[in-house]
Amino acid sequence: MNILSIKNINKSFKEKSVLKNIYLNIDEGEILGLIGPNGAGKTTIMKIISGLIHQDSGTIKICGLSLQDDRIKYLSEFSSIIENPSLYEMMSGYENINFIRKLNKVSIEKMNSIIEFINIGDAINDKVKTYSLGMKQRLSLGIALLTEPKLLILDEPTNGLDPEGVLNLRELIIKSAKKNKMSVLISSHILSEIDKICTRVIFIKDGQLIENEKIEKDKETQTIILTVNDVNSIYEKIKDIDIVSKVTIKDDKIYMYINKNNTSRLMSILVEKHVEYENIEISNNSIESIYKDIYLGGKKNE
Ligand SMILES: Nc1ncnc2c1ncn2[C@@H]1O[C@H](COP(=O)(O)OP(=O)(O)OP(=O)(O)O)[C@@H](O)[C@H]1O
Repeated sequence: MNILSIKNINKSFKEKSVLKNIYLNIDEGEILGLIGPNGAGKTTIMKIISGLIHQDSGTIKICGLSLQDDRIKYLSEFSSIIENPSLYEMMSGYENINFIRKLNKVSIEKMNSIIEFINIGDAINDKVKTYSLGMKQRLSLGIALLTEPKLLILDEPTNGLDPEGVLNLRELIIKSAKKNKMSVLISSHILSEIDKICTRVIFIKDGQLIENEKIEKDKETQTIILTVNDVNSIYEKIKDIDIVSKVTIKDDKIYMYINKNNTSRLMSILVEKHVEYENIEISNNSIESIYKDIYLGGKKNE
């Protein structure tokens, strides 16, 4: 079942185009990671979905509802934590969550089960100003879960957390998505984090989304990276090797994508073709290498 559907979203700030023709779908239970460097537009997408800023054009539906036509229902289908968790620092954790519970007419039993779930312990009765960032994130997550949203939007949730905080929050996000069949859209520039939490990953570059089916599809693929002196002449020698599915070039590096089973065969072909290189690196298609490919890769041979 489709939970979030974004069609052809565009957004500019003054003359600067930040989002261009964005299409995105999220299915029930999916944890989708949105990856991109600083300033790529991750927060802007999340703010638009959350109705905090308006797109210039395009449509967004959550569970088939639009913000324009079904405002109250639309807003009740998701929770978002964008930028820093917003909590009342002078109130206790309990007072914070109880306040939102009352506003949303959620039962005390439900709230208590969430307090247990976020595992803040007795500190729930302490003032939020005494909390660590990790505790604040967990409390915010608990508050976000009160209304049993179909979609949870988290903007860089592990930013600034210590390793234990990261582990705790990661576990909570995965557990709550499973338990409630909730979909999650989570942004980060910490690749290993996204790798561990998400069921699917999407990249944002120059205001456009790049779907990344490769991570799932190409578990069997490796990237061979050659550092060479004369990129163009080496490119001519290797561009038609049939076991290489794609070649990209960036500066003095040539990236060749091949099936893992063909690595030793490729090595022999390189010798046969007198391909000379300064350095050779073999990289698996982890998120990290795909990130390098998208943000640092160049010319494509497809
Ligand atoms: N209110 C605004 N007015 C003008 N420009 C803005 C505004 N909000 C965002 N931008 C610009 O839009 C671009 C995308 O910003 P955004 O915050 O969405 O990026 P991001 O991917 O979330 O980055 P980060 O990882 O640093 O949070 C940036 O160039 C930013 O300067």
